[in-house]
Amino acid sequence: MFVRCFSRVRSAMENLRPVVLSGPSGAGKSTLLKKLMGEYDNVFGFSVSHTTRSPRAGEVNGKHYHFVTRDEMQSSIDGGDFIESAEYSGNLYGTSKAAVHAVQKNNLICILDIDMQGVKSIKKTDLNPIYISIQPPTLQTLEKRLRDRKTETEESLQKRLKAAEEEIAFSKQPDVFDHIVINDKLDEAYEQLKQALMEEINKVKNINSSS
Ligand SMILES: Nc1ncnc2c1ncn2[C@@H]1O[C@H](COP(=O)(O)OP(=O)(O)OP(=O)(O)O)[C@@H](O)[C@H]1O
Ligand SMILES: Nc1nc2c(ncn2[C@@H]2O[C@H](COP(=O)(O)O)[C@@H](O)[C@H]2O)c(=O)[nH]1
Repeated sequence: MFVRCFSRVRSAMENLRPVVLSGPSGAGKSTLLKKLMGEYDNVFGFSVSHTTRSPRAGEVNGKHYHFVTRDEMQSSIDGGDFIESAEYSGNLYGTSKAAVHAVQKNNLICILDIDMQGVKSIKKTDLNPIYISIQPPTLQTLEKRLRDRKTETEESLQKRLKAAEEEIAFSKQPDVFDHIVINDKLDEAYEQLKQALMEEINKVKNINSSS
């Protein structure tokens, strides 16, 4: 009995699929993620990326990102420490092997918030995540959200809007994403996101109730 139960829990842990959240800057990935992690304590773990961009007000090193210099990041990439990395809007971003491992070793669903270049790279690995695209209702709404967020200069905002057009086109390619969530009304988008993740959430609940 104990052996059967233990092996069921172990296989559920091994089958926990990571989640890739992608979509244009300003679409609402972080907002939805914060809601999700607030509701589901000890179910999800955030893969803390590295970046060479400067921290925004309120961002904490090691929690939101590992903020590093380009030299530091490039030498880690060259040393093989990253699963994927990309140049985005003039800065380097990347997912380290350690960031994903840190989440998975605690039997949590690992969430990666990455751009479309990252999605393309992850597709070449054996990570086998659920791919979810968060999209704005329109490009105009996206621009308003980014302007209202007040994190960008005019130059970086224009770079992000240009990248957004590519991200939107990418999300429409067949078989790239398992789920596409249009983040118009936040509560409705959040319900759709939860629905997309319910199978994995239930796996963690089963693990926790059996252990
Ligand atoms: N459904 C929504 N309705 C109105 N405003 C929203 C909605 N979702 C998010 N926002 C706001 O839009 C802005 C951008 O959201 P957020 O920072 O979560 O985007 P993001 O996709 O994580 O962007 P980035 O990729 O740049 O980190 C924030 O100021 C947030 O409060
Ligand atoms: N390929 C990767 N993209 C990443 C990673 N971490 C974040 N991102 C994406 O960068 C943009 C901009 O993020 P911001 O925090 O500066 O607004 C956004 O699309 C993120 O999804 C990563 O590790 N790899």
